[in-house]
Amino acid sequence: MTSFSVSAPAKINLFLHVGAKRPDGFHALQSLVAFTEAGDELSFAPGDGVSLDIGGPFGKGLSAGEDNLIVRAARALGTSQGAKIVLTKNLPVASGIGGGSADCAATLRGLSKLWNLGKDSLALQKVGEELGSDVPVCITSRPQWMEGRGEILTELPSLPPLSIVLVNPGVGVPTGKVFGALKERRGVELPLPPYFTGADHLIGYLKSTSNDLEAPARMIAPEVNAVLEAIAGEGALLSRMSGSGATCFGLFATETDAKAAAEALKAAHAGWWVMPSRLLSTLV
Ligand SMILES: C[C@](O)(CO)[C@H](O)COP(=O)(O)OP(=O)(O)OC[C@H]1O[C@@H](n2ccc(N)nc2=O)[C@H](O)[C@@H]1O
Ligand SMILES: Nc1ncnc2c1ncn2[C@@H]1O[C@H](COP(=O)(O)OP(=O)(O)OP(=O)(O)O)[C@@H](O)[C@H]1O
Repeated sequence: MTSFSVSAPAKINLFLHVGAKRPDGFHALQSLVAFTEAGDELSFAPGDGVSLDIGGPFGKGLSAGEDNLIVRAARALGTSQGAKIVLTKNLPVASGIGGGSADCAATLRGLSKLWNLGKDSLALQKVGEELGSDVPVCITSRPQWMEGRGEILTELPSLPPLSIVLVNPGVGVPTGKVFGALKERRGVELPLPPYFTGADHLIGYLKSTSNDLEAPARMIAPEVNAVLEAIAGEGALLSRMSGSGATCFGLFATETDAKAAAEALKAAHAGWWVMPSRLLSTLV
């Protein structure tokens, strides 16, 4: 087999409610998770041993050693076969949009194909569970209802088409620290979301929810306040933080609106990472 590419789309928690801390130290969650066209890219080719090369705008400083989630994913598959893996790191690291988890999931998909392991999504999600709470949801990169610590997944019908702008102020926030600073939480009592008949329906639903990690992340990284204010100021239908931050997002009805907002945000905040994109509603 020659080389092939696999996308690792950014994960967006459209909302994120947190419940009690479980005996294993993880919190119970409820989240509506979607993915964007924007993401990292990985390529896979046959090789001797497992090797990883990293490039791309956020590749600098990211270790390509045994602690990289890509190498950990390769080891977790438990075979002695080799692979030459190249990562183009387009997403900021430790930023709430699951970049590491998306890379990890894309590696499980890519190596399952390269090595002919014949593992379906469910089997890969099971392997991914051990590697991080966000890895299972990133296996299919389709809209999902996420519960448990992230391992209980219900696939949802396509979401209405929406454009999105991702904004990161350049501060990394460790996920564990944000959970540790959590004071108020909405709990995990919501029923499965309804079928969304259009963008207005989805936005209305999202407005009745929240990201419980936003308050603690604002304390740890006050830059999040400025980012959310700036996105709202560009007329987003909804502005919110994703995951444990610090990346925030704005939802827009059209690609033109999202691109215009992104240009304005870039012009006003030279140090911020600003990425216009679209929500994915089908398998990548
Ligand atoms: C916040 C989310 O991004 C929402 O999608 C995820 O729950 C985080 O997933 P992740 O980055 O894969 O996080 P993990 O590497 O599994 O966990 C990092 C740390 O976050 C805390 N953590 C994570 C997930 C969870 N359900 N409860 C937690 O309390 C734990 O302290 C854990 O040690
Ligand atoms: N391939 C990788 N890409 C990004 N981070 C990686 C990778 N491998 C290991 N890591 C480590 O994993 C940690 C979390 O990275 P990640 O980008 O998944 O966080 P996140 O976006 O905050 O995730 P979440 O939305 O799940 O909270 C970082 O501290 C980083 O050093």
